[in-house]
Amino acid sequence: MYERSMLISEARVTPILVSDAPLLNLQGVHQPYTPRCVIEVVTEGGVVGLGETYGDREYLTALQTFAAHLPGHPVTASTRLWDLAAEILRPETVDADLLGERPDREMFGRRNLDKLHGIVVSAFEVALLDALGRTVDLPVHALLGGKLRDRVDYAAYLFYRWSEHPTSHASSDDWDAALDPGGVVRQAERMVREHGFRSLKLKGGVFPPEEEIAAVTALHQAFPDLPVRLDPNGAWSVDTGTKVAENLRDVVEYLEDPCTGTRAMAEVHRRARVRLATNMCVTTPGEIPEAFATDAVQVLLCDHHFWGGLQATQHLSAICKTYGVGLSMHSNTHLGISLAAMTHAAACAQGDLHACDTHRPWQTEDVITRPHRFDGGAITVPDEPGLGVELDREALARLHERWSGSDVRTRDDVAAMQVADPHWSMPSMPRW
Ligand SMILES: O=C([O-])C(=O)C[C@H](O)[C@@H](O)C(=O)[O-]
Ligand SMILES: [Mg+2]
Repeated sequence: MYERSMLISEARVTPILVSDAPLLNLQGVHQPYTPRCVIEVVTEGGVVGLGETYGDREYLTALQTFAAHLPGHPVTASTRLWDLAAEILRPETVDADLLGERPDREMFGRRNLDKLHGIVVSAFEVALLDALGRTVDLPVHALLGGKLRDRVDYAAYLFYRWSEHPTSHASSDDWDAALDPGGVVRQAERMVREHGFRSLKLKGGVFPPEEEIAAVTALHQAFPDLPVRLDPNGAWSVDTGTKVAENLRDVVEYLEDPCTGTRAMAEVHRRARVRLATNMCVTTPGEIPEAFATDAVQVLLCDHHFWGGLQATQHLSAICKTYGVGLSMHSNTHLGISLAAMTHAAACAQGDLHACDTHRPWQTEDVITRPHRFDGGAITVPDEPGLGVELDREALARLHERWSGSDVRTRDDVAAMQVADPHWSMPSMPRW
C-alpha cells in the first residue's frame, strides 16, 4: 500500500511563451516567441514535481486532458502512465493534427498516436520522478539506477541567423548576424569563450550545400581540435548528400540527417562511408530495426521529450549500445527544467555518448531560480533531490501572462519567415 503522501493531489499544465532568437533553418526562421509548457505534479504530502515540454496548441490540449486523470495515482508508478495514455488519448479523443503527417512543422519524424503518448508520458514522467526524488531525498539519476558520469558534455549549437527579428514588437538579444563562414566562426568563438563548449554543431539546410561546406571547413580550421557536425534536416538528395559527405569526410565527426528517410540515409552511408546521425528517420522504436539492419544510422539522437521519458531514453541507450550505434541528444528551444531532465537522462545513458545538443545558450530567460551555467561546455549532474532545480514562480507567471496576451499558439517557422519574405513556403524536398 502506497503511503498517502505519495499520491498525486493535483497536476497543473501552464502554457508559456519563451522569447527566441531569429535562428534560420530549412523551414524558415524561429518566431520571436515560442510556446512551451511547464508541468507541476503536486502530491498529498505537499511536494511539487516539475516537467517541461512542447506548448503547441494540440499538445497543450492532450497534456491538459491527461493531467485531469492523474489525481489519486502514486508518484512511484510512472510506468503506468503508458496504459493511462492509451486509455485516455485515443484517435477519437485527440486533435486530428496530431495523427497526420505535418512535414511543414516538425523536425522529429512522423506524428502518430504512439508518438503522442510518448510526448505526454515523458512530460509527466519527469514531473513524477522529480516529486518522488524530493519526497525520498534522492536525485533523479539515483532513481534511474545511478549516474554513469558526473558531467554531461553539450555541443555549441550554431545557427545561421539574423541579428534581429523582422517585426517591431519582438524579443531581441545581443548576438550578431551570422550568414557566411566568417559570421559562423565568430558565433562559434563567442559560444566557446562564454560556455567552454568542446564540440560544434551547425544547423544547415539554409544555404546551398557549397556554402555550408565552406562554413564547416572554416569551423574546422578555426577549431582543429573540436569535433564538428552539420545538420541540414534532410534537405539534400542522395547524390548531394554523398558529395557533401565526401567533401567533409576528414572534417566532420558526423553528418546529421543529410537526407530524408532511412533508405536514402543508408545509401549515402554505403557510398560515402561517413558516419550519419538522425533525429528524423528514427524517432520511434518501430523505426529502429530497418535503420540498424541497413546501417543507415551510426549515431542516434535521443530526446526524452518524444521518446517517452527518462526511463525510455535509458532503454534506448541500451539498444544502441547492443548494436554498436553511438548516442547523442536532440534539442528544441527549451528552458532549465528540460535541461535538468536532459542532464539526468544523459548521465545515466549507456554506451558511446557524444556531446548533447542544447538550444539553451540562445534563451535569455528561464523559469528556474538558478539558471544553469555551462562549465567547460558541460553541466555538472546535480545531486540535490529530484531534478535539482527550483521553479521561479514570478517568471512562470510573467511568461504565462505573455502567452495569455498573445495569439501565438504553435511554433511555425514557415509563417515567421513569411513576415520577411511573403513568397516563402516550405521548400519541397529534397531541396538540393
Ligand atoms: O537537430 C535538429 O534537427 C533540431 O535541433 C531541430 C530544431 O527544430 C532546429 O532545427 C531548430 O531549432 O531550428
Ligand atoms: Mg537534427
